[in-house]
Amino acid sequence: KEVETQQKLANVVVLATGGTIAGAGASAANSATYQAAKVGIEQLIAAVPQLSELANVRGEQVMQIASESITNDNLLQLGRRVAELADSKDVDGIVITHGTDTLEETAYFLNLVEKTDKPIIVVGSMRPGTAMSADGMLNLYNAVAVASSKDARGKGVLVTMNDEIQSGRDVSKMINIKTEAFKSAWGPLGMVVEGKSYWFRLPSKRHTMDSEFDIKNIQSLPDVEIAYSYGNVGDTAYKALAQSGAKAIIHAGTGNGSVSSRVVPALQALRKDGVQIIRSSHVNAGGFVLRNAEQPDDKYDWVVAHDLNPQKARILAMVALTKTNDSKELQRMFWEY
Ligand SMILES: NC(=O)C[C@H](N)C(=O)O
Repeated sequence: KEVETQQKLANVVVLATGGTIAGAGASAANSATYQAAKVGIEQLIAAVPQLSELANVRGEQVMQIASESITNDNLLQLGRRVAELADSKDVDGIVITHGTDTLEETAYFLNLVEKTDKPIIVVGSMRPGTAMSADGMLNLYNAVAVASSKDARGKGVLVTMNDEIQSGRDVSKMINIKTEAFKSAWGPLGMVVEGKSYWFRLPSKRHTMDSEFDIKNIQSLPDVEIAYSYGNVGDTAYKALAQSGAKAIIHAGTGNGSVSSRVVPALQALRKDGVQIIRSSHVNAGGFVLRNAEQPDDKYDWVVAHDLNPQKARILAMVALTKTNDSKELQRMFWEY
């Protein structure tokens, strides 16, 4: 009987990378003071015995870090392991446990470069497992539930936090002190309740199977950096980033990706020197940058990041630059992905 149930259940691999979901604090009252990336994957899986009712689950510790310290090499390492597993006949779905600080970047990266329609779910928690009302167990349970469901196939990389199923492209950490931390300007794709998924909408941007990018063809990622804008900003950071070798600079602009008159000449000059200038917005609830509105992008040969926040724009720019350095092509990619 047991063998029969195992055969019916999906095979899900949980790739652990660290974060608060693997965090531990000194007391149950420590919801915010703790060390991230302490608990190993076997212990995380063992803490939720109900996972075995959803899927045949096995874990792999890919790395053990707090996600603010993730590097491009870490992204590539994780991306390659996901691709290997996705190619394997006995894997039906993949879950990645991840710190929440850069979870949205990793989820978007995988969404761009994994050529599979198998569910890939990225999940984290806002409280360590040692805290009262820790959210990691349920988030992980929900991630495995979605990863083992046939309905989740072909929907791109997904994020399950706070009972919602979000698109890895759209979702962003909006607040760092609530368990309701992850939001998308365009709303969640669905809900997961007691292990069952309920879907409401589909992503319309290109992803995974429909993407022109493939992790198997990416050897390294180019240097793309972000400069933040605010009142009284100067051009020092932009120039320094270019000097240190940035191939593209994401302008984390105010409002509609607007650029201070004190910064415009430097960005014009950097573009002439071959650096790609990509205008994004750091507006909290979701920026939306329009081409040629705040700045004459056609004239300056700049790119706009559409609705991608600066950190997501950095991910797409790195991946796009592995294929082209043509600003028109980059702009097409920013509209399509
Ligand atoms: N909630 C978290 O996971 C935050 C942690 N600093 C991390 O990203 O690893």
